[in-house]
Amino acid sequence: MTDPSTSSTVPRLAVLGAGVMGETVLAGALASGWRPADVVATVRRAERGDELAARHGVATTRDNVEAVRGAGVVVVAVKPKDVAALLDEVSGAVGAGTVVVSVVVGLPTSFYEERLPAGTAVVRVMPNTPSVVGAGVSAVSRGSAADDADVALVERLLAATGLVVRVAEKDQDAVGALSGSGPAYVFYVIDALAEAGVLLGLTRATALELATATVHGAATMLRETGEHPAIARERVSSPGGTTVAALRRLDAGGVRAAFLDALEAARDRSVELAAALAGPPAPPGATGDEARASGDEARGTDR
Ligand SMILES: NC(=O)C1=CN([C@@H]2O[C@H](COP(=O)(O)OP(=O)(O)OC[C@H]3O[C@@H](n4cnc5c(N)ncnc54)[C@H](OP(=O)(O)O)[C@@H]3O)[C@@H](O)[C@H]2O)C=CC1
Ligand SMILES: O=C(O)[C@@H]1CCC=N1
Repeated sequence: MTDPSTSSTVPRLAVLGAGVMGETVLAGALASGWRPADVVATVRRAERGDELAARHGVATTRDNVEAVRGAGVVVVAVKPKDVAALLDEVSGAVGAGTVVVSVVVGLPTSFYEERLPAGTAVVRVMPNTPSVVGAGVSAVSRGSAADDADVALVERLLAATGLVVRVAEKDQDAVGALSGSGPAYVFYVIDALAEAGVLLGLTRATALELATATVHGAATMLRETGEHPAIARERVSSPGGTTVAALRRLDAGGVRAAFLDALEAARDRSVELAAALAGPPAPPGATGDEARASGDEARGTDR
């Protein structure tokens, strides 16, 4: 039998919920060798479908079941609160041998396995948005029925999006807090640096260009030299100079502790989202709306 992770042909791909992350995975698949004709994306709004079709040349539909039928890889990219209803809807169309990929924060592979046909291979991925420019990082872990070939297929799907690492599933909440949400922290830092440059009299355009290039350069330097960031920081800090005067203020402002608190908060939110949605699958016959309503009640939030 052909191993789909290495075959020159690729299994048909269905991306369910092509929002920010779904589109990123879809674009990555196209860059990794999937042809537009091999890909279908599902949407809730027709205009979003038109946008994706125009941008990527893929088929789009509002019918998740139709998209899943015949797909060899199904990527679930809706928000956590929408996953249970979506799985209830498509479960009957998931074929033997189909690999189901979740990019959803918080939800464990067991959540999918409980709602899909027995033996369905589930692979959990935590990607991040720089994947859209091939500079992302995705952490991959397998469910109980996924084998090496399934994981290799998912790695192939993500190959053009950047770095792909394998992690134990127990670490995925921490990974989501660090690299999943991480681009937002870095954008926040770049924005703050640029604003500080404006305070010092630079034009906004110059300040933003300098801030962005500095973060890019510093990260590239660490990647290429393998140097520890603390050592790299010391080498910028001349004795009695300007940098150490600035770093003292960052320490006084509790910036390092704020990062530790921030990542704990993101990790805790991931655990909380999954706990609120945990529980037995909806009984057969329950409508998607009923399943959604019970999830919304459990959560008490719109996430
Ligand atoms: N954004 C990020 O940086 C990251 C996100 N993720 C995960 O990716 C998932 C999606 O997040 P994100 O892309 O940011 O959110 P988006 O809201 O951009 O994407 C979700 C999309 O799913 C669509 N959708 C919802 N329900 C259905 C349905 N039943 N059928 C078809 N489409 C549906 C929504 O449609 P509509 O537009 O009409 O609401 C929306 O376009 C989340 O689970 C998140 O945890 C993971 C890592 C990083
Ligand atoms: O904010 C979120 O919930 C998603 C998951 C990781 C990044 N964005």
